[in-house]
Order: sequence, then C-alpha cells, then structure tokens
Amino acid sequence: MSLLHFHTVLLILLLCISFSAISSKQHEEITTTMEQFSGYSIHEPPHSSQSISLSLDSHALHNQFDELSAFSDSPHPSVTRVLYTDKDVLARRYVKNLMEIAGLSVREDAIGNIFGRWDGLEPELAAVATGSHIDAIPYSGKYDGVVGVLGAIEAINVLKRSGFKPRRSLEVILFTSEEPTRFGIGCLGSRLLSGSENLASALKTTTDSQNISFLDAARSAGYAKDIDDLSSVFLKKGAYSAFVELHIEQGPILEDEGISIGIVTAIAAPASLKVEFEGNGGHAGAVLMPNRNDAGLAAAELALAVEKHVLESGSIDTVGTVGILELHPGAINSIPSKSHIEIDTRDIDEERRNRVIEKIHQSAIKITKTRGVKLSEFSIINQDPPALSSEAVIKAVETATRELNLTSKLMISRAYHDSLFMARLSPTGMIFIPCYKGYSHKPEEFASIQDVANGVKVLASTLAKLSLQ
Ligand SMILES: NC(=O)N[C@@H](O)C(=O)O
Ligand SMILES: [Mn+2]
Ligand SMILES: [Mn+2]
Repeated sequence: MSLLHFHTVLLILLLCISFSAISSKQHEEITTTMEQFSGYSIHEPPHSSQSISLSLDSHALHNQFDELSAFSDSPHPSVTRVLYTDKDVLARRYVKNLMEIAGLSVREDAIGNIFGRWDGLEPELAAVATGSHIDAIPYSGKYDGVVGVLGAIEAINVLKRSGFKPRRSLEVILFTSEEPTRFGIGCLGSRLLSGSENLASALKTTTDSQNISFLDAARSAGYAKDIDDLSSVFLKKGAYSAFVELHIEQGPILEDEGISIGIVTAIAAPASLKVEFEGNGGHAGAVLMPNRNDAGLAAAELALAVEKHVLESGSIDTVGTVGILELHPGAINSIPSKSHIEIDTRDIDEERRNRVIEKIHQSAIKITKTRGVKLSEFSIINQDPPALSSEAVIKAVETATRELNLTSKLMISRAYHDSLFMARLSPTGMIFIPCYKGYSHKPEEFASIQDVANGVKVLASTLAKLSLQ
C-alpha cells in the first residue's frame, strides 16, 4: 500500500472518529438547521430553498423603539441625540444592556463604537457583522439608524430562538456618530474603523460649536481615556467576511410601490463644504446700499448658486443642500460682517458631483468680486466616493427575501450610511424597509412594526446565510 494511500485511509479514519464525537442527534440537529438556513441541502447540489418560521418579538421591539426615543434632548415625538451628550450615553447603556440580554459579549473601542459578538462554531474565521447608529440630528425621528441597531439585536434573538448555530461569528455594531451634527463629519465611527488617517489626525484638533474638543467630549462620555492616537480604532481590511445594514429607506419608493424590501446596490457619494465670507458690516440704518459689503447677501447668493449648479448638472441624481447658514453678529439692525455656510452635495456619479463642487467654488470667488467681501474659508470637509454593494451580499438578501415570500426591489441609497465605509473593509450590502411618505430627519419619520419585522427577518436569514459561507 503506497504511503499516499496509507495517509488517505488514516485521514478518513480520523474524520469518522471526530464526527462520532458529536452525538448523532446533535449532528442531525445542526445539519437540519444549517440546511434550512443555507437553503442548500448539505448532501445535494444547491437548488432547494425552504424558509423556516423566524419568530420575532415585535411587541418587545416596538417598546424598545419607544424607550430608546425617550433618550432625547428635544420633546416627543422628535428625537435629538447628539454624540457624547448625557442622552447619548444613557442610550448607549440601554443598547449595551439589550446586547447582554441577547447573550452577546460586548466591547467598545476608544471612540465608543460598540461591538456585540456571538461566537460561531469556527470563531477563528472572520465574522459577519451588521449594525447602524443611534445618534440623531436635532428634531429628527426615532427610526433612522435605530432600526439597524435594535433590529440587529432582535435578528440575533430570532436566530437563537430557532436553534441556529452560526459557523462564522456574528457581530452587531453600534457606530459612533453617523450624523455630522456635533463635529461636522458624517460616519465618524465607521470612517475611523475603515482606517482614515486624515480623520485620526484631524480629530486631535477638532472642536464643536461650543469649542469643546473631540477628545474632551469623548472622555466626558467615558471614552478615549489616556489615548491621543486614534489609529487604535482602525480595523484591518477583511476584518469581517461580510457586513449588512438594515435601515429605513428615507425615501417614498417602497411605500409608493407597495414593496416590502429594498436591496441596495449602491450608496451615493456625499460631500460637505464649509464656506465663510467676511464683509465690513455696519449700521443697518446709516450705511447706504452702494457702500455695503454684506457677508449675509454673499452667503444667500452662494446658496442660490448651489441650487443652480445642481439643477444644471444634467441629472436628477445630483442634489445640493445648504443646511447651515449663520450670520454674525446676527442682529436685525446690523449688516452681517461674517457668514458661515455648510453645504451638502451628493450624487451617485462622483465626477459629476465634483464638477458641481468646482462650480460652487468658482461662484464663491465671483461673489467676493461682485460684493467686495473676503472668502475667508472654502474647505472640503469630506468628499467621499460612492460605494457599490457586494454581489454575494445582494444574493444572500435576495434569497432570504424570496424564502420569506416578501417582495423586493433593487435600488440605490441617496442617503449615506456607515455601510459606505464598511464597504472599504468587507463585502457590504444594505436592506431597506419602507417608511411613511419617505419622511426622515424629521419627527414624522415612521416605520410600521410589520415593516420593521419583515426587515429583521430578512436580516436574520441573511446573517445566517453569510455566516455559513
Ligand atoms: N442615513 C442618513 O440619514 N444618513 C445621514 O447622515 C445623511 O445625511 O445621509
Ligand atoms: Mn440620518
Ligand atoms: Mn441613518
């Protein structure tokens, strides 16, 4: 008998011994559950898929939305929950508690990205992750981001209730500061996780509108203790084998078309600009119009120029918003001597968006000439590329949706999400659910518990599939 022959026989013998270690009943159970979830029979080629009932505690989930929305600095039904404020810290504690109740092992990084882990049968493999954010811009709603955090924890509960055992570990992530409210940069937590050196160094000097530094704010919330170098937050590429985020659509399409699930194929490319003009100000009564260099009118003119350039981009996919316009000294009878404008512009076509940014810059320069004001700042805060979803994640979501007999639609996301940056680390995808009239970033934002439940079931099934790959 040749040496190779001898080794093969030996190997088969060893495999049989180890398999026999797992009781046949256990082996049968795991195999059945894995077959039911992967939609594939372990023994036959992959053509049969069957869905199993995923039991979800929608009553508890509904209560959790209400309870979490109470951690707000604005009155019900609006939600305001800004990074590292007391309400944010309380809300984080609430979510960590839910993670522990779900049996997840919880850890946090230096800036408060929170990770809840369920070890798989092969914990050494790269895990599958899901997650979103709980920070909320001023006077917004209770579903943006929160569906992707509370829904993710419930998806884990659903899988545990069904007896499923993941092969790859599953992680739920609460990302720090997806909203740009406090420090002017969106997706701060996921951007840093994806290894942004620029951001890591910028955060050393970044302050908020109260002149509180990022590090002091983080420390006041219990993070960044004795840490200045935030590169410790960086994750390695491939840290996760896949990432999938559940989120409300924040647009009207799914509701209008009566479709349950949106399968996101791409996330539009966001950019934000900060512009400041300086004029000579003066008395609103005494200074005649020809002698004015009004920084306020310069800002107003630029805001209209943003709209003009966006409308002339030749595509409906180009959008531009002046969400912040502040005047100094801000007195009715004083000509504005300074103006501060923040511009948000996006497109699924990065070059087309960048052309708009260039035109806005040219307009700002032209306005300084026509109005005799100084352009004291024109800075690009972020100018991110769009992100494409991974085919493998899209396929897993499609199969899960089909098995649950839910309708679905491939679509792009015009809002940005932490997925935009997780896509730099691992194959990524998103699951959208309908929301009332597409409202978001306002108190009327609403998603029915049935739509949330559908999203959570699709997420649970998708996570199971990805964890077996
Ligand atoms: N999803 C979402 O609302 N993200 C925002 O931060 C945004 O401005 O797109
Ligand atoms: Mn948002
Ligand atoms: Mn969001």
